[in-house]
Amino acid sequence: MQFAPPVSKNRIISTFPKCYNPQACLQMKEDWSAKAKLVFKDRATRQQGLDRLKMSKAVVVGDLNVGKTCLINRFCKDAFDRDYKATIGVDFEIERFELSGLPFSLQIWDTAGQEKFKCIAAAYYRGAQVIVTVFDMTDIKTLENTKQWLMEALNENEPNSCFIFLVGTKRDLLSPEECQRTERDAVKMAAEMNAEFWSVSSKTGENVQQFFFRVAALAFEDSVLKDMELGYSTAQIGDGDVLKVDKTQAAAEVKAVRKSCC
Ligand SMILES: Nc1nc2c(ncn2[C@@H]2O[C@H](COP(=O)(O)OP(=O)(O)OP(=O)(O)O)[C@@H](O)[C@H]2O)c(=O)[nH]1
Repeated sequence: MQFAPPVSKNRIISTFPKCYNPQACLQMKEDWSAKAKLVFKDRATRQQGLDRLKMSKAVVVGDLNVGKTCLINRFCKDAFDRDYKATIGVDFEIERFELSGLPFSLQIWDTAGQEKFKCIAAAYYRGAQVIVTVFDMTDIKTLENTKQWLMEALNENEPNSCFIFLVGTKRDLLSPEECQRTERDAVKMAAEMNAEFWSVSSKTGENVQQFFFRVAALAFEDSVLKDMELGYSTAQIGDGDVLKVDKTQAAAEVKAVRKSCC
């Protein structure tokens, strides 16, 4: 029998993570829902398999050069690269969490912002439980383009099935006044997109972990509640297929789609 390695200490989430800005927040509550807490407490249901690995899929979209890869790398590898290397098609990371004592994995899909790679990236939007639309806080055009990115990602998913986030990167490059102004614009955009807004810096790491914890908590709670309604438990990606947590298999699929698209 194979046992999963223990979740690293800095991926343990015991209290419900707060939003960044209450004016652009998906859920204002400060704790897990009462229903979800019931599941966490119910050891009997755990033994019946409700604590089997749950997995959600998050896709990260946005213009080229806005900082999607850096955002993911800061969280997953605690690294930052000053040099720009375009993402070719897609890439992904799997992060394992422990939330209120239960295991949870988040697949984070990094997609290319360059037009020529769009056909590859779009093939991976399906089955997302979370859509993260990213813009560069130093380039307001990229904020306007997030709507288009969101529409394309939503087109591949069931209506109302995704949590939507709007993330402004590179806040380290702005003065406090510029940051405030851009955040005001972003909050308006977030309202139009039904999104939760976050302002981060992958260079300094500011707000990056808090953002991904929030994503993980909302996605996890949503899966638990859906499972409860359906009365079963599986390792599932969004509303999509039942999947094995197999990085090699997923990597092979990425290769195959790249090949067929190119
Ligand atoms: N100062 C600063 N620079 C950043 C930050 N995030 C990203 N960058 C820089 O912005 C450039 C683009 O970052 P990437 O993460 O590669 O951009 P991307 O959105 O993944 O680009 P594509 O793969 O083409 O879609 C790189 O030179 C990064 O070093 C940040 O928070 N602060």
